[in-house]
Amino acid sequence: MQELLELNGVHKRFGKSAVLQNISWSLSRGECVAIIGGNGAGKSTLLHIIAGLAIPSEGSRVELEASLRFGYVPERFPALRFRPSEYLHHMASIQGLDTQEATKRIDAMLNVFQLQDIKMTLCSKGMLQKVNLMQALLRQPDVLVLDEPLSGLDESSQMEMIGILGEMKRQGTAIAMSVHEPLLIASLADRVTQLKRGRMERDGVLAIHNVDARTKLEFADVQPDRLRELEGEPGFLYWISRGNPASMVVRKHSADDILLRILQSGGSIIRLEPWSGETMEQVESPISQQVEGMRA
Ligand SMILES: Nc1ncnc2c1ncn2[C@@H]1O[C@H](COP(=O)(O)OP(=O)(O)OP(=O)(O)O)[C@@H](O)[C@H]1O
Repeated sequence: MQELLELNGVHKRFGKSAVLQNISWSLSRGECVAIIGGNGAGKSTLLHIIAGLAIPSEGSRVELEASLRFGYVPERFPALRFRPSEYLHHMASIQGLDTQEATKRIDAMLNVFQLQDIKMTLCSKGMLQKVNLMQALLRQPDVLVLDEPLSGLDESSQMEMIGILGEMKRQGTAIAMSVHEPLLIASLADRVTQLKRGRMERDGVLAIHNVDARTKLEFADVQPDRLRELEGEPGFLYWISRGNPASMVVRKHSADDILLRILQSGGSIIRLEPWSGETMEQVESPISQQVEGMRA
C-alpha cells in the first residue's frame, strides 16, 4: 500500500503537560486505522496532528505525496440555523471550491447520503453527523480523519455511517478515526493504534484480520427472496439461521459489502461479531441448494 503520511517521534505538550509522547505512526492509501484508548489518552490530539490542525512540539509530520487533501470530522457538530445544502455551500466557498463544481458535488452527496434538506435545527443526531461528514468530503479528501464518528448515533444510523465509510475506504480514501465501538473496529479497521496516557501501547493489524477470518452477521426484516440473493454475495459462507432474525457467517473482508446489501434490502443489523463458531454440520444449507433438492 502506498504510504501517505508519516509521524516520526511526535511529542505534543500543552504547557508542562505532555499529552503525546514519542509517537511514530503511518497511514497508507485505502487503509483504515482505529485509534483507541481511555478518556484523555490523547486520541483527539493525535487526530489533530494527523489532520494537520495542530503542530507537534517535537518530532515531525511528513506528507509523502504532494497536495494531499485532508477532511476532518470533529466529534461535536452544532445544529445551525441553515439547511445542509446552505451550510455546505458556505463551507465550499470558504474552501475555495468553484460554485458550479460545489453545487454538483453537494447535490450528489445529498442524494447518496439520502439526507433531507431541512433546517439543521430540526435534524436528528444521525442526520447532523452526515452533514458533518459531508463537509469533510467536499474536497474529496485523500485522508479522512474522524473523531468518534458513531458517538451518540442510534443503531441504524451507525450501520448507515459504517456503510458510507466502507465505501469511502473502497474508493481508496485513507481513514484515521478515534473509536470506542467494537462494531466499527470489526467492520472497517485494518489496524488498531492503542494509546495509553499519550504513549502508543500497540499499533498493529487486527488479530482477526486474515483471509480466513470470519464474521457472524445477525439481522432482521429481510424478505426471503432477498435472503436468497444475499447467498450470492461473494464472501457468503453459510447460514446459522434463516428465520427472522437471521444470522449468517461471511468472510470478514466481505462483511462491509454484505452489511450494505442487508441495509439496502430494508434489513436492520442486530449484531456483528468475529466468528470462530460451529462446524458446517450444525448449520442450515443454502436456500439455493434446498430449492435444487426440492426440484430433484
Ligand atoms: N488545547 C489544550 N490545552 C491543554 N490541554 C489539552 C488541550 N487539548 C487537550 N488537552 C489535554 O490533553 C489530554 C488528552 O486530550 P485528548 O482530547 O487528546 O484525549 P482523548 O483521548 O481524545 O480523550 P476523550 O476520549 O476523553 O475525548 C487531556 O488531558 C486534555 O485535557
